[in-house]
Amino acid sequence: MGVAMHDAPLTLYNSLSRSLEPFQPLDPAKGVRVYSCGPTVYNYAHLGNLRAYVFTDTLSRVLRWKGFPLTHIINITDVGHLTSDADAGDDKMEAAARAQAKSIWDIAAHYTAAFKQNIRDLNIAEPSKWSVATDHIQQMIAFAEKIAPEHCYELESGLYFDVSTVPDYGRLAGAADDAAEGRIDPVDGKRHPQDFAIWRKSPPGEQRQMEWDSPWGKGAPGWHLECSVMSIQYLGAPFDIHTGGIDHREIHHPNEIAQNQAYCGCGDTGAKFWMHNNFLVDRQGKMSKSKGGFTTLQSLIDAGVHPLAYRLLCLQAQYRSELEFSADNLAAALTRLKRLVMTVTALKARAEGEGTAPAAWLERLDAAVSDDLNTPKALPVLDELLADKRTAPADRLAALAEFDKVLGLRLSELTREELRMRPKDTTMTPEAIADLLVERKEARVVKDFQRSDRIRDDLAAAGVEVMDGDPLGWDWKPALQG
Ligand SMILES: Nc1ncnc2c1ncn2[C@@H]1O[C@H](COP(=O)(O)OP(=O)(O)OP(=O)(O)O)[C@@H](O)[C@H]1O
Ligand SMILES: [Zn+2]
Repeated sequence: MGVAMHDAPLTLYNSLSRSLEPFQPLDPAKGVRVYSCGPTVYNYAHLGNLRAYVFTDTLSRVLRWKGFPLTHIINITDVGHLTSDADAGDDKMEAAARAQAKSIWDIAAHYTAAFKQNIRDLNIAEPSKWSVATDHIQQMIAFAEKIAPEHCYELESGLYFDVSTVPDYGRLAGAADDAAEGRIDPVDGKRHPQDFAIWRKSPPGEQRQMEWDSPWGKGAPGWHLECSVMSIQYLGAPFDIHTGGIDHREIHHPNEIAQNQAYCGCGDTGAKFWMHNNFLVDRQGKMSKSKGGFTTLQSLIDAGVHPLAYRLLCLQAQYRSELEFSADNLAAALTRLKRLVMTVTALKARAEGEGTAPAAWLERLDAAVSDDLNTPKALPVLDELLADKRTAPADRLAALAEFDKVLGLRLSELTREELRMRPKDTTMTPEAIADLLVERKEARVVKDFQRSDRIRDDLAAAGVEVMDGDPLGWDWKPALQG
């Protein structure tokens, strides 16, 4: 299928201009070059973190589907991210290693593997490269050495970037962000509150698990430095798109931009587009690792919820709007996913031969996602397509395969059986659940409601919620705690 079919003009929101802009690759010969800030691997990713990667995956899928060759880098931050996004506190990795009495390398390996499992479960396409921060220390030192003479000064605690040496510092954050100002921590001797460490020296007499020799003494790179170095190393400067969560718009990305300007010796920010996903929030506000009590993807899977139900939940919101996470919203997304899978299963039974995706449906999909990745607009188009009696079932399935490429929901392959996941801590086998449901039906036929209620309660105690009269014909679902 040619590129020509998906040629609606692509418009993306650029946080730099705070407006929608037409997207064109900077250098078509190089394809589209995208860098996404990756996870700090000191703990499991929570659902909010994963929303950031469903967003970047949607971006990658749309770009590829529209015919752009793509180079996508996601980093793994295994050093340098302090408990505050600015300069105060402990290294998150060092703190986790101490708390768990493990080496940092073990902590990083464990949580990196868990993160990559999340990525597979959410059907997020692998990036061209996972770039691991600690594999790039020498490049970080070289970068810092290049910018230090004109842009940095040394204090006892490290090498600091002087933000007054670059034009227009903080333009990305927007001047009026008092909340971000409040989060910048005072460090003795800093020339400006926004100055930040690009190299942190190990305190005298203290040995850190992760430290390297440098012209400024033993120490570790700053978190902001890592992303500037790895993005430019793999993508060149300027590259096309830099992504991250909206929290990064305030400190991390303005600091990356300052370093990039210093490195290139120009006003250029390093990337043409800076894109940010909004937060996943729950009743306590932004879901956050540091706050504790967050929800992991694995805990949904353990409760019997298929991970693609979470992907669907994400796609129901445009990436720039805040998304509320609750047991009800998740349950509704799971029901919607089941409904879609049952519709597709029924279509497959009626489809004859190979179909052809009708151009009109692909144009509507293209129009929705080319409008700043408007997935909530694409989902109803999908519903309409599946229900469209004027299109032959095989043709509807062919168009569905294209929706799958873009939305990543695997609807062409998912089966009802795959969606029937048992809660992990239930001791019941699927056969035992099925037997009890039959027994309960029999009890109801003979109006033995005491027995039927007891069976329902036994199942509930095992995390299985009985569904009477479900319009989709589903007889049970995982009982979600809200
Ligand atoms: N609640 C959230 N909703 C959406 N994106 C988020 C949320 N919390 C963090 N992110 C994004 O997740 C990505 C990975 O972040 P990272 O692993 O560094 O998180 P963190 O800062 O250690 O975690 P936290 O902010 O939860 O303490 C970043 O792009 C970040 O902006
Ligand atoms: Zn980053």
